[in-house]
Amino acid sequence: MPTMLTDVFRGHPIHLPHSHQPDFTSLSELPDSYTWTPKDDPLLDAAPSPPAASENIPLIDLNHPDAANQIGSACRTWGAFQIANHGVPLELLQGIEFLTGSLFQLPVQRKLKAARSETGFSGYGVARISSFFNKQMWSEGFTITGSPLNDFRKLWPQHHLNNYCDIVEEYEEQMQKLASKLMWLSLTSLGVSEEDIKWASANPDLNWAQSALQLNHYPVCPEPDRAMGLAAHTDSTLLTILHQNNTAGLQVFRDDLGWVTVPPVPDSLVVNVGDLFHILSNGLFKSVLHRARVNQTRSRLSVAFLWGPQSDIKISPVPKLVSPVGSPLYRSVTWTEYLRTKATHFNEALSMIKNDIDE
Ligand SMILES: C=C1C[C@]23C[C@@]1(O)CC[C@H]2[C@@]12CCC[C@@](C)(C(=O)O1)[C@H]2[C@@H]3C(=O)O
Ligand SMILES: O=C(O)CCC(=O)C(=O)O
Ligand SMILES: [Fe+2]
Repeated sequence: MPTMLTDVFRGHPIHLPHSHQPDFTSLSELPDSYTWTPKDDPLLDAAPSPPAASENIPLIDLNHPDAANQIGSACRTWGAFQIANHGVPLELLQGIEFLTGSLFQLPVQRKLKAARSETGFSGYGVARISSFFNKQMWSEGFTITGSPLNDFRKLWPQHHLNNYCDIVEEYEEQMQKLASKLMWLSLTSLGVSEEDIKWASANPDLNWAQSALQLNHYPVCPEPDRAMGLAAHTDSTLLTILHQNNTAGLQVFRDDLGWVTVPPVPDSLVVNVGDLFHILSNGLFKSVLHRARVNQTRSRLSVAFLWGPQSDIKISPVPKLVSPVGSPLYRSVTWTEYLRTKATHFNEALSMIKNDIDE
């Protein structure tokens, strides 16, 4: 029986030094514990010198005949892109955004009834990566995997539950289909076909995959330039599909450009390459370092669909992408093993499974 995402942190507790959610609305000044300096995050103000020309991640129309190559190119240069004409109904995007807004508007005491435990996977809490930083992040989150019914019962009265659970279920279904389509479009651009990765069949039931939804809220912040919404990280996934509301905040990092803001484009979705896709592509696709900044006048919501393989599946570089005389850049790893490595080594996790290769 493969480990489900719900079991990943069982026996691997994540101790969060500051797991008490503040009532953000009551703070008119940024407390010291929320004030970030380059000592707290060396990449905080990273900018190239001389300053780079302004560039942005590509916006790709999925109906474009050349979409596969455009996606492949974006995965190689940015590790991120936005998509239009993705086929996800607009009402569903509005529905999940409404649900997310309603959840975070609840009083703190109510949200804490559904708090994520140290060994748990789902529920309400501070960002999981908080334990790696001395300062607190200006955000709150809610993780969902499988049916959210048990957690939602702790938040809302019975009459909301069916509707909210239906939205989550429908959203996950649509995202799953879209993620598989995007993965195959990008792999096609590398000349990789279903013959090369037998476990990742594109058949509609996608029973080799699993996922989680991460709902994020970044409240209005009195001093946004000194605060951090979600610190720089890569996702451990194959792919992450992100819906953001109409407030900017997401930034992606490029060595030659520094931090680049991803502007919200109405009705489009952001796609990030995660660490497992980086491994599968033998490092050709870059898992993108990204973070979320906050805003002085507008609160921000985002919904991340984190997508990866079932836990009995070992991910390793596709042999076709390894040079005939070279060795794979990475050892094989399951998503569970990788999440646990990430939970202890954070942004070093990818380099920990790198093969020693004499160059
Ligand atoms: C499946 C997962 C990926 C994730 C950890 C999690 O168990 C659920 C939340 C995900 C998230 C979202 C915010 C950033 C991140 C690094 C984190 O701490 O929690 C990612 C994790 C990840 O991709 O490694
Ligand atoms: O809110 C955002 O834009 C980023 C969220 C994110 O990176 C995540 O949930 O993994
Ligand atoms: Fe992320």
